[in-house]
Amino acid sequence: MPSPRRSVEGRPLGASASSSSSSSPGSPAHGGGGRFEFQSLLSSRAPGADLTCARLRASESPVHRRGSFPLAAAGPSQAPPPPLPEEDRMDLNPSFLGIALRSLLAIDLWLSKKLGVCAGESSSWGSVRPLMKLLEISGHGIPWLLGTLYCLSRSDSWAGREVLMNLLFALLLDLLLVALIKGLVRRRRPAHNQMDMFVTLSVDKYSFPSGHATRAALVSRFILNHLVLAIPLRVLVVLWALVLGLSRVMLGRHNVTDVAFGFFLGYMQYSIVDYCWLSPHNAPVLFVLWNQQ
Ligand SMILES: CC(C)=CCC/C(C)=C/COP(=O)(O)O
Repeated sequence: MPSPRRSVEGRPLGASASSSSSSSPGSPAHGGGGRFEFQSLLSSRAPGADLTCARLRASESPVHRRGSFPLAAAGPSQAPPPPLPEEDRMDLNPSFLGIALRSLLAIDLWLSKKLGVCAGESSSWGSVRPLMKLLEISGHGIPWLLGTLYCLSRSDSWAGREVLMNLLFALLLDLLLVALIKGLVRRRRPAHNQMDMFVTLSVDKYSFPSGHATRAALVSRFILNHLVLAIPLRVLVVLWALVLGLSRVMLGRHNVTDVAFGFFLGYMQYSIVDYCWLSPHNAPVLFVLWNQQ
């Protein structure tokens, strides 16, 4: 007795698994090498109809369409249909990564909404909103750019100028990278956000990543590495960065993942700045030009 799992005449496994004694591989009732499932569905019909129906069913079947059984229902003279691309199969078999990302996104939206307690004056923590907006200005690009330029103009030592020149480079790099990613990702800000921010660029209608979070991570790492500060002040710098990040979600400006990625990006940006550190040796033009002003 033939086993359903055995291959016959080089056909796919299961192709000869009919209980009917009249069925042989390649015969109409067998469906020309079709699957066992098609065969058992059609075994009571006339042989000619069986072949037609088997072809129809096989071509309509989503399983067949996905290319899992390329030889199903193909007649002896018919070439097997080409297997469909791998990505087509992913609709039916969502990857672990896809499920994980969707779940993360759902948790992100839920948590961000829960934490958006200062999103409006009437929100549960609405009275803290002015304080959060003050924090927002402390991490805004304009005060940091103007402050750095002012200190550069007042600096009278080469070492000080070198550090400030690199801080300026870091701030500009940050603005550029954040604008680029925001423009590419185009993730909308949370629905509960009120767009009442102090001076924004056009890409700032998008939320991923948080520019305040990147700046907070970048600047605090920069300060910790290039300023000699007492421990309490170093702790304060780290706290400022963390609270600034949290305030973005509390104000309803961002989702949690915007801020988390912002911290990561800002941290990495500092590594880039450190790697490309500008000095009078590798960028003499910059320093000479600045000196002439
Ligand atoms: C106009 C300049 C020089 C910078 C814009 C700074 C800004 C408004 C960033 C947006 O931050 P979030 O992405 O955290 O909302």
